[in-house]
Amino acid sequence: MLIAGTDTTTTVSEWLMGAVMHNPRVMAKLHEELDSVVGNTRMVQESDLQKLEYLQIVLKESLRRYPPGALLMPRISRQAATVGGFHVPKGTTLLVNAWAIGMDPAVWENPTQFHPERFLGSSIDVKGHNFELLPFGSGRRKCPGMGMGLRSVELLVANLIHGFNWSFVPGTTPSMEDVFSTTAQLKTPLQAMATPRLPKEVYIKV
Ligand code: HEM
Repeated sequence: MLIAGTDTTTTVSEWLMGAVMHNPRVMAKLHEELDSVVGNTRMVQESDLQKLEYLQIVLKESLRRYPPGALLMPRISRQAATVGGFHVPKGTTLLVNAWAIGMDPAVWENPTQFHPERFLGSSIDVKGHNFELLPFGSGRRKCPGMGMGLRSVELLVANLIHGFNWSFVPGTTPSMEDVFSTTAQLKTPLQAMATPRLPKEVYIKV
């Protein structure tokens, strides 16, 4: 439970920050939204999150492009079935590759591109009802910590982005290449420098 809840939340936050730092246009739009919804006199509170609509689609795009649980938990077929032309005998162990579904060009236009606006006007969410996007799995064994995970990541990254301008550490080679461990991790951990962007009283209050 501890690993499922902490490793995933920090990993999603690291992937999202890396993706946004590689996309200054997206970072600028997030700053614009945070300045308008939260203003520059305080940090972000949980009650602000539902108003941060651009942040919500940035998180969806990050979970599509960089799901930490690339492979869902194994399932066993309770009866024989034919799926996509393949015969699956009863009792087969099945692994669903959520990463590959999120990167399928038959489902997603330009899947390698990080483009949050693809979710504008789309009803696809991450809750396991839309099989195009399964970062929390689906069905009875889907992630029971989804609500907490989403809120934790949103609050953390909203405050990091609202409170600071971010740049890569000079001399490092930032990359979004992944490596698979218990979760899909950045091969080179993100190294970033933060510069305050709000009046200093805001940080003293925290
Ligand atoms: C953004 C953060 C998170 C992501 C992306 C995530 C993702 C996942 C995924 C993909 C699964 C497998 C679901 C399936 O096979 O259908 C899972 C299972 C699980 N997650 Fe999460 N998770 C997150 C946060 C959390 C948190 C905060 C908790 C607990 C506080 C948690 C607890 C669990 C547990 C206990 C399972 C196993 C459920 C079972 O086998 O029945 N997760 N998670």
